[in-house]
Amino acid sequence: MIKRFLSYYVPHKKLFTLDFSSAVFVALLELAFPLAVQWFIDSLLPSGNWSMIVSVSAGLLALYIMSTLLQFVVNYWGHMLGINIETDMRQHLFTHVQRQSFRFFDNTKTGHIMSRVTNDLMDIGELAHHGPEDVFIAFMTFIGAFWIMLTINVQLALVTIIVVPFLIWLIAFCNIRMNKAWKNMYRDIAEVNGQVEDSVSGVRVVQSFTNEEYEISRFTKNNKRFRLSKLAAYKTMSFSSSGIYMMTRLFILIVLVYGAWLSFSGKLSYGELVGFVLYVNVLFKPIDKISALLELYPKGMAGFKRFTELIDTYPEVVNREDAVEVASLRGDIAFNNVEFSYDDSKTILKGIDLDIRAGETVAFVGPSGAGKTTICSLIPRFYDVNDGSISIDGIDIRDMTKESLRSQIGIVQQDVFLFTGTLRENIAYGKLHATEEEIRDAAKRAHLEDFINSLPYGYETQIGERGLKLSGGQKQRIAIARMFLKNPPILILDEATSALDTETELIIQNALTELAKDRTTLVIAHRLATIRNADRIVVVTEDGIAEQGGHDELIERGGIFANLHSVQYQRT
Ligand SMILES: Nc1ncnc2c1ncn2[C@@H]1O[C@H](COP(=O)(O)OP(=O)(O)OP(=O)(O)O)[C@@H](O)[C@H]1O
Repeated sequence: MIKRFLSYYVPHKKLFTLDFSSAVFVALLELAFPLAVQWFIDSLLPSGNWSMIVSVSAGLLALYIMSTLLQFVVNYWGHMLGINIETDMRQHLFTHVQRQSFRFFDNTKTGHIMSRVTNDLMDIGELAHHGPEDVFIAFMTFIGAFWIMLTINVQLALVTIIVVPFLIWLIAFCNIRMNKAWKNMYRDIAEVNGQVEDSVSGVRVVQSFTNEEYEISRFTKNNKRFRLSKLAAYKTMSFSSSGIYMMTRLFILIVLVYGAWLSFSGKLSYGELVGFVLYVNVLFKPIDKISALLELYPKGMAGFKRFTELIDTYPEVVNREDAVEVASLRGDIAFNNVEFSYDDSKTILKGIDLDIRAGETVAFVGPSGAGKTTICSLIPRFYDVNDGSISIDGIDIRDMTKESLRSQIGIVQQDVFLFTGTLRENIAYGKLHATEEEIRDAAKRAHLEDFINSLPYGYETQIGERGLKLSGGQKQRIAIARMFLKNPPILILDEATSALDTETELIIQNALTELAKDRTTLVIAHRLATIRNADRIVVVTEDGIAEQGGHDELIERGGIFANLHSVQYQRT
């Protein structure tokens, strides 16, 4: 884990070297300072040479200024190093999450991903800044100070060192407890994030059910749990820092008393005693540093562990090594004995055989939950089949690169997802570098032009978060405009015409008919009237494909479709 953590330093070698060498220099100056004080008291003061005292003080001042400048470098550049590493990791994580397969998003809470991208990475950044540098400097100053203390007075140095194992034990003990406490705290903040994400994005549903109080009480519970775990973490932290504080001060007192006694018996000069007390401070400073690091280390490492867990989740749908780029497909789709399940609990599709000719419009109908959407999700490889195969133009879709396959398929989802931004940006999502003319043409063909022209800001109108300032019909027309821009040979329309008034439905139906022209089109529809003109209707039930054929042919056959048709007809 540590090796992996350190690998993130590689692109920032120069910055690290600069920061690290400045830190070493600062530490060396710190080690030299008590020696200078000792020499000042023992040699310079008794000489009574005032001009020498002034020149030595001027020299010390120069050293101080240099040390201050270096402190700035250590502080600022050190933080820059941490921030750079944090930024790289965030980029890595976001890129990785974007490439995950659908199953990953089915099973991962958005709030947890948010926590990892924000809170976790901030702690990791701090650790990246302080970690290796502080450990090295701490060891260097500790060994350096102890060695100099031995040269001053062996007995006093040995007495000092006795306390170190106690301190180490205290630190190790606190470290274990803190590790656990931070882990709990992060688990609980991820829950809080998850709930905020859920309740805020679903606030319209919450308010329509007047369930605000319920959401607030759920949040209160999570928030309280987080408060308790954070309090527990800080209690452990406070216990550890006070323990360390108490031990270090107690020891300075012991050194002072023992040093005074050695001084009375003529074994230690005043300068040496002052120097020694100063060295005790220098000796304990690394321990303070390490204890601060121990507060940071478990937090940062717990975050880094969660970071690596995410990074190590490999996308399930990947390109084969010899996968081919398909430049343009005709759109002949074949399902060969396809079997599929989302998880081990239930097989959703079994023995699906289906041939769709290029340019054909095929409508999927059947009871809710039968697997119509699932069949269509398998074509762009949102999920891979468990058994059997799907091919387009005779090529197994697993032998094509995922990107080139998906570039040939356009999907108008049941629930159109729009991004915060302008109408133009949302239409252009179908072709990122589309020209102004292409965008206008797509809007026109999707019957959006009149609506856009009626807006004061036209294409530059902000549509609100997820397009909340638009009606359902307008959103669907944007989705259709995107498809005109993308211009794929294969089209999947997932209940694109549901929940609209008759006039809007007619407009959209016309747009869709134009969109479907010369493309292989798969329509998932519940409202049977809208698929009257499909070339073929495929009836999907839990047992697989129950029947297929033309509209009138199926009605005449008097099977499931005829039944569904008569039920809907009676209803309307
Ligand atoms: N992401 C998923 N993870 C696990 N199970 C799923 C997932 N999506 C769908 N299912 C299950 O798979 C089955 C088929 O769902 P699918 O959405 O394909 O049906 P459908 O025929 O399109 O239904 P509807 O007409 O209601 O949209 C259902 O039992 C559903 O619960």
